[in-house]
Amino acid sequence: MNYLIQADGLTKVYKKRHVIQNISLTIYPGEIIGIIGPNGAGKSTTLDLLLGLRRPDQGTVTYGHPELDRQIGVQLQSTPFFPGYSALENMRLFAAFYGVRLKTDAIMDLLAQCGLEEAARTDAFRLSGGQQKRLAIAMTLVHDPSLVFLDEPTAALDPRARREIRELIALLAESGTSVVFTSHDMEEVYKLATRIVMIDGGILRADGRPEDLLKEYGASGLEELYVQLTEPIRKEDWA
Ligand SMILES: Nc1ncnc2c1ncn2[C@@H]1O[C@H](COP(=O)(O)OP(=O)(O)OP(=O)(O)O)[C@@H](O)[C@H]1O
Repeated sequence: MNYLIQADGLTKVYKKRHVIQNISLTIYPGEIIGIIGPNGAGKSTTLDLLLGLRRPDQGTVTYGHPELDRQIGVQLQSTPFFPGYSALENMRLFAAFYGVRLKTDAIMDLLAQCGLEEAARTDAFRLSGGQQKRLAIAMTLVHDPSLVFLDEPTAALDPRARREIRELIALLAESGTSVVFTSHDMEEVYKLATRIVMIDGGILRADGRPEDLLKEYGASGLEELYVQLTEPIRKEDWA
């Protein structure tokens, strides 16, 4: 099957410490990949390497077709809004970064898709936490990407807002956009992901369909699998 991104043997070293060790990972069209693992496991670094934002010390990242780098949308952990501008204006400015000129109607369609039509004229920084996350996701869609990366899209949101983001991600996937997201909420990952990638200590510990992984490790749920496959925090890491 044609892949979108193929990473082979990725290794990243900071100050002699291997924060990513020999990670190989292929992303295919139509997938919703949930990347899980403890704080500091190397999830964000892996995303950055896949996106070409950081260079691996070893290994390669290959894109399935030459234009893919212009067909990726990215929502990193901090929200990249222009202060003093409405949601709609932020969308327009962000689109311009991609060299895309979007008519107001097209922006309103994207905002509506993300449940933000009524917030279009509101200053982005005045939106609620959930609305800001949805706007950050809407901003990844301005150039009609075939793949979006969402780094903790539901972190620090209330249950309803989380559910809305989950529904939005599922809709994106249904409309043909592949999604790679990170989360610390195991129930959420289990509900949403078609494939789970677990990283701990910079090492890929598990990669597969949720139900297959549970069967393989004899775990009753994803939280149990997580505890089985991740190391307890070591005392020397407490400081
Ligand atoms: N620029 C850098 N210089 C030195 N160390 C770094 C750098 N970037 C990341 N690290 C280290 O690499 C490790 C992996 O960090 P990373 O941010 O990828 O983890 P994460 O799994 O995304 O964590 P979280 O769940 O907390 O977001 C951490 O120990 C971090 O301190």
